[in-house]
Amino acid sequence: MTESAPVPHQLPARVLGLAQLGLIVIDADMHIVMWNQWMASRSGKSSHRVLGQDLFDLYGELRGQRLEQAVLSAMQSNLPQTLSPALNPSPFPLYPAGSWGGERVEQAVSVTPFNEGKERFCLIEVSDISAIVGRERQLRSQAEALRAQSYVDGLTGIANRRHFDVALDRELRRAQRNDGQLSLLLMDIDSFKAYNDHFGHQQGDACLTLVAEAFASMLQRPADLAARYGGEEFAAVLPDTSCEQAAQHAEAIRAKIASLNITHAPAATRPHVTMSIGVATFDKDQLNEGAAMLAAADSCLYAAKKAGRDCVIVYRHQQENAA
Ligand SMILES: Nc1nc2c(ncn2[C@@H]2O[C@H](COP(=O)(O)OP(=O)(O)OP(=O)(O)O)[C@@H](O)[C@H]2O)c(=O)[nH]1
Repeated sequence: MTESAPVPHQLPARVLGLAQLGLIVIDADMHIVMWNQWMASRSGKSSHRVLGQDLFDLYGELRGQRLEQAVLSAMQSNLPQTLSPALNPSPFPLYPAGSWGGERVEQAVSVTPFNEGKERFCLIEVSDISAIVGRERQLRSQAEALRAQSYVDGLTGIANRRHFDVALDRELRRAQRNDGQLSLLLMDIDSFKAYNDHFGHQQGDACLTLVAEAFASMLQRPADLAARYGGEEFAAVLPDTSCEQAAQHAEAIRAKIASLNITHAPAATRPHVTMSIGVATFDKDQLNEGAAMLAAADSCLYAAKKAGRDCVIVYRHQQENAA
């Protein structure tokens, strides 16, 4: 075996000075016995100023906080502890080296108890995770921006409102050009507030997903579009579909949702989850714009709610209404 070269006695101190994380050692009385250069340059407190001081006198704001609890618990149990960066993002008032101000460094802190002879100590390691947290935030906001630009509803996986608006506009222009037929459905789950109140928001989301899947499965033609219009409202664009055909389709969708037999809240109007649906059809004289068609479908949806829910109401044009 080759003999290793002797380690210079100043090597540990040199390494502590170079370490790219904060290293604090406290004794069983919470007095600081080691404070490395990384801590000094980010706290503005040199080691000779802090050595011998009680850590929680030096930083009174840490008293009673998670860090003190972690130190006490590590000392008692002899087990290492880590602080959740999400709950304790910046426990120590540390700032980027040389800046003395601005935003606190975001920290990951771990606490490791150890014995040296008969003495109990605790090593506190502090890492600067500001760059990682910043990157995570940036990625999250980019993901949100992408979602906003996307055409898919994040919860249910069917088309979102944006996709619906584009499809309605495109199909309206096609219907105008070709003097074609176009219908739209606007639908709303009945008494959904009661569902959420009774079963909780998470189960409410699961219910929305089930309803969306069943609804989307009812639209078979490639040009049909099933969308989540918002909250607990859904919508469909049905090209080449007359008023009567759309009414039939809406009735089939209503029956399909009822047949899912999803238990509803006791306060709801039905024992199982149901939908009310409003139907409007393109008409080149009266309903020839998206906003007008949507308003017509919405007024029918409102009428369906007033009529007791779990039903379909079709928009009739003025001359028919007057008749
Ligand atoms: N779980 C869940 N609930 C939602 C979502 N979006 C909207 N809601 C809830 O849907 C409920 C809609 O309630 P209201 O507009 O009062 O209508 P309703 O209780 O369905 O009553 P009617 O429409 O008159 O039958 C509200 O409680 C919303 O919080 C969602 O994404 N998830």
